[in-house]
This record gives sequence, C-alpha cells and structure tokens, in this order.
Amino acid sequence: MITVALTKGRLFKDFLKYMSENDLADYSTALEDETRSLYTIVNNVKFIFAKGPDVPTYVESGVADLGIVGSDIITENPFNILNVSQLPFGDCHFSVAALPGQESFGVIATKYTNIAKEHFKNKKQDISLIHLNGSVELAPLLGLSDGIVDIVQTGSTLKDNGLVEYEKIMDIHARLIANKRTFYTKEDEIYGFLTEIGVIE
Ligand SMILES: Nc1ncnc2c1ncn2[C@@H]1O[C@H](COP(=O)(O)OP(=O)(O)OP(=O)(O)O)[C@@H](O)[C@H]1O
Ligand SMILES: O=P(O)(O)OC[C@H]1O[C@H](OP(=O)(O)OP(=O)(O)O)[C@H](O)[C@@H]1O
Repeated sequence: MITVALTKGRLFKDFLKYMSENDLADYSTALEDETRSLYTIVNNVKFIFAKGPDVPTYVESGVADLGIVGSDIITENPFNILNVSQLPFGDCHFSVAALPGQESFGVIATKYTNIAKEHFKNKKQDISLIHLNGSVELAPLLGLSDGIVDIVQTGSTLKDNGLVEYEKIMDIHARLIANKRTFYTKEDEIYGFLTEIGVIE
C-alpha cells in the first residue's frame, strides 16, 4: 500500500476535477466522500487529508510516500523531499499588492515571510515584515502595512478590497512531491499509481 497526502481545500477540488476529466471515476467517487474522515483507501492507495503546509512534513518523514502541494508551500519552507513534477492544476502567482498610489514599501504584511524577505532582499529594498495568518488584504486597508505579499489567482480578493498589483513575484503550480527513500523502495507501486493517474507515461 502507498500513502498519498492531499490538502483539503482548493487543490483537492482541482485534483478531483483532474481525476474525473481523466476518467478515473474509481478515485474521484471514493475521494468525494462527504464524511469527516481524514483518510480513505482506494485501489490499495491510502489518501490522507492534511493542511497544505503539513503535506511536506508527512512526506519528508515517510509516513506518506507522495504528496500534492502548492509550490508556494515548499518555496516558503524547503523540505528534504523529492520535488517530482509539476501538475496541471493549482496555477496562481505571488504578487506585491497595495492601495493605488502607494509610493514606497517600508512595511509588508504576509503569510509568506521567507518569500517576501527574499524578494525585497534581491531588490536591495529594506523592509520590515509583519506575519499574518490570513485575510492579509486587511493590513494595508487599516494602515498596518504599506503593502502585502500574497497569492493572486482570479484577482477578485484584491479588486473587492480596492487593492492593485504592483509586481508579480513568481508563478505557483501544484507539485507532486515524494519521500526520498520510499520513492525507490516502493518504486513499482508508486510508478503503477502515477501511470494509472496519467502523471507519468
Ligand atoms: N486563490 C488561491 N489562494 C490560495 N491558494 C491557492 C489559490 N489558488 C491556488 N492555490 C493553491 O492552493 C494551495 C492551497 O490548497 P488547499 O486550499 O487545498 O490547502 P488547504 O491547506 O486545505 O487550504 P487552507 O490553507 O485554505 O485551509 C496553495 O498552497 C496554492 O498553491
Ligand atoms: O485572486 P483570488 O482568486 O481572489 O485569490 C486570492 C486570495 O485567496 C487566498 O486567500 P484564502 O481564500 O485562502 O484565505 P486567507 O486570506 O485566509 O488565506 C489568498 O490569500 C488571497 O486572499
């Protein structure tokens, strides 16, 4: 049996859509189970449902063999894992955003402090960072920060809060990650699963 760590939110919905578009009804039907159970077994594959930032923790330790996670998560906090491939969903990007007319950025609020720190360091701009856990768009509206570094997908959250993008920092995609040891010790099962779901040929 192999174990695959998934997130519970957007990426999970994208993965289900990918499974149903690729005629993998066995998986999509079983995964659509509406109970609060945090794992399910389909065709000898155990899927566990975790928070995004915890997916690489399960994979690094080897209690999960594979994981699906946003590249934002593993860029913000590097893990000792195999970064196997990009998946065809979960596309979005990181941007610096602020109220229109903002002239300089001294204070930035973000959930992603390492990515923000690196970005401004590369631009040789001295900033202070405020770490928030969500709803970061509030910070410039309330004067807590001059701007934010955050994920933008449709742009609706920025627009609905009167903020604009100043700079795109990097693209984000869903990634398939694997444990460095079991990727080889469970090679047949892992390759079987990845071939079945069309991630490798
Ligand atoms: N608009 C978006 N906002 C945030 N993340 C997005 C967006 N669009 C795509 N993503 C991707 O989705 C990932 C989050 O996936 P998902 O929502 O399944 O995780 P989660 O841990 O269940 O979520 P949450 O943190 O919202 O509870 C992010 O790491 C990012 O790569
Ligand atoms: O460009 P959009 O399609 O509007 O998506 C971007 C928004 O989605 C994410 O927030 P999320 O809903 O995960 O909530 P959070 O603010 O609590 O992190 C992200 O932090 C933005 O706020």
